[in-house]
Amino acid sequence: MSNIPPILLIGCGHMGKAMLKGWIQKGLSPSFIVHRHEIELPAPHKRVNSVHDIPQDFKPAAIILATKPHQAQEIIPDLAPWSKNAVNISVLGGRNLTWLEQQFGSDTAIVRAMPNTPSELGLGMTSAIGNPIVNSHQKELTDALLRAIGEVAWLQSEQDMDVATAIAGSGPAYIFLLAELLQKVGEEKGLSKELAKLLARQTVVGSAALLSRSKEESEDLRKAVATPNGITERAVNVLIDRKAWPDALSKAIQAAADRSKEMAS
Ligand SMILES: NC(=O)C1=CN([C@@H]2O[C@H](COP(=O)(O)OP(=O)(O)OC[C@H]3O[C@@H](n4cnc5c(N)ncnc54)[C@H](OP(=O)(O)O)[C@@H]3O)[C@@H](O)[C@H]2O)C=CC1
Ligand SMILES: O=C(O)[C@@H]1CCC=N1
Repeated sequence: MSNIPPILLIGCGHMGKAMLKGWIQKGLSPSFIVHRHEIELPAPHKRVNSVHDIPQDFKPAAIILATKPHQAQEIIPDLAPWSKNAVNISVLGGRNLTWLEQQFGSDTAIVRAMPNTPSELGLGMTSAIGNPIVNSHQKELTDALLRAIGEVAWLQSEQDMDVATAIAGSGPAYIFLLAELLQKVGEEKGLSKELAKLLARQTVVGSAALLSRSKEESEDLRKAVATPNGITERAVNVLIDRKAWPDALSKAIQAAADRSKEMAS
């Protein structure tokens, strides 16, 4: 997509800004951003403080709603002059299509999307599902916008969104936690903070890059490191024990998916 029709972005915090940066990097720029704080971005954009400052004659083809879930309910009714003729893309955690239709109206085109922060680099992963009002043109526009900042998975069933959120929406936090813990353990085992940080960060970065460029399964890449009866195998045997990472990750994903479900409305 070399150009985009008028787009309205509501809320430019961690997720909204990551998407905006991803679009700007691709040469796409939303027409209006509603955000109540000054933001520095490397490209020209029109920012207004409030929904009430959006010109009435502005006709966005898509509205991206990226406030915190609890902040959205107040804003949505005020979006009525623009939302009826646009595809409304919500990235609100948990809030389901039923809830969104209750707020926007069931005659409004709505896509429930769950991106993640690597979108900032065009390396995002977004799961998405639309309501029946979304027409093919609006689905194409949504797909193009989301694909500009990474991969897109259109879900067949909305039920999958909670686990998709737990794996990919929240997922970057687990990877950063891994980097954090590798550094911490390195320090505990006597490495300087500087060395432990370098080793941990560059290992996560390099492994992710290798995974992204390789056609091999992640399991095979893992096995390529672990020489039989060698050094890595000892550590992998500890981690792969059912009671270690498999159980911990399964519990963590379930906890996040349960929370997503709780936040449906
Ligand atoms: N962070 C992430 O990795 C991901 C987040 N999400 C979802 O994205 C949404 C945003 O999350 P996140 O970016 O982390 O949260 P943030 O709090 O960082 O961003 C939300 C922003 O919206 C602004 N905002 C809220 N109400 C208004 C308003 N009426 N007018 C103008 N600006 C407003 C907030 O301003 P103020 O600070 O003044 O309240 C804030 O800056 C959430 O619904 C979350 O579930 C989805 C995927 C991943
Ligand atoms: O933690 C949250 O609620 C949001 C949704 C997924 C990532 N951040």
